[in-house]
Amino acid sequence: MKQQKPIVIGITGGSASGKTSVAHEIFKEFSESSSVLMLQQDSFYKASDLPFEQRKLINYDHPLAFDTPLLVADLKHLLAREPIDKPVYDYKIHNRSKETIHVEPRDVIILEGILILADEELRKLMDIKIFVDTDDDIRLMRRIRRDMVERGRSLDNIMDQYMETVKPMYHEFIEPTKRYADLIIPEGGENHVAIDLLVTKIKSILAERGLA
Ligand SMILES: Nc1ncnc2c1ncn2[C@@H]1O[C@H](COP(=O)(O)OP(=O)(O)O)[C@@H](O)[C@H]1O
Ligand SMILES: Nc1ccn([C@@H]2O[C@H](COP(=O)(O)O)[C@@H](O)[C@H]2O)c(=O)n1
Repeated sequence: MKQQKPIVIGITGGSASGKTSVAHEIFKEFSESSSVLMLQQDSFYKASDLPFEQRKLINYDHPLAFDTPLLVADLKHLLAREPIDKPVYDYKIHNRSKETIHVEPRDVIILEGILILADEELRKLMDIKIFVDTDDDIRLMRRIRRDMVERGRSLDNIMDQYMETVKPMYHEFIEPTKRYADLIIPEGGENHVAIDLLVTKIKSILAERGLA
């Protein structure tokens, strides 16, 4: 018997808005059935041959920084119930690492990233589109803490990058995609009402498709 199409949930929002936290909260609800997989747009940053000092200067908040055709192709494989070898991105070296991760298809695919709603082909593959809406100042504070601890950045570097690319690109490319969202979640992972509503909706789609 032909298997039903998996459900794709797209979660976007500015950097450090809480996209990953929302994705994890949803994931936790389905952890026992192992029917959910998470895919990060960041895994699909383009690989680069430039030296490190030049890679540091790339605008990572522009749509062209991503290998979107590869992301679309991989998502289509997962929707066709075929496995993929997902690229791995290393923020510390500003490049793709040599490893890949083998990912088996699942019933629910949570795709999260800053620019996933900026691409029409990607949008068309999504069943539910979410925008996590968190104020710029809160996102900047979260990003400073996270990038210093987890991504090997200095305070000066984080602030320069924020003013030069992160903030202007957010307003030019990311914030305008809010209009494509089915649901706007203020503040992200702590919004338990929104997470509960989403989990209920995902379960009802799974039941409709005979995947529950
Ligand atoms: N509600 C919150 N309160 C405090 N810190 C948070 C909250 N949500 C996320 N964070 C922290 O902010 C950083 C970015 O969160 P994350 O969910 O990874 O955002 P994104 O995926 O949008 O970049 C992480 O270090 C996370 O622990
Ligand atoms: N080499 C890189 C690649 C990306 N970034 C930043 O990551 C942000 C997206 O990830 P979030 O988890 O914050 O959504 C994006 O704003 C890029 O600026 C980077 O700093 N270096």
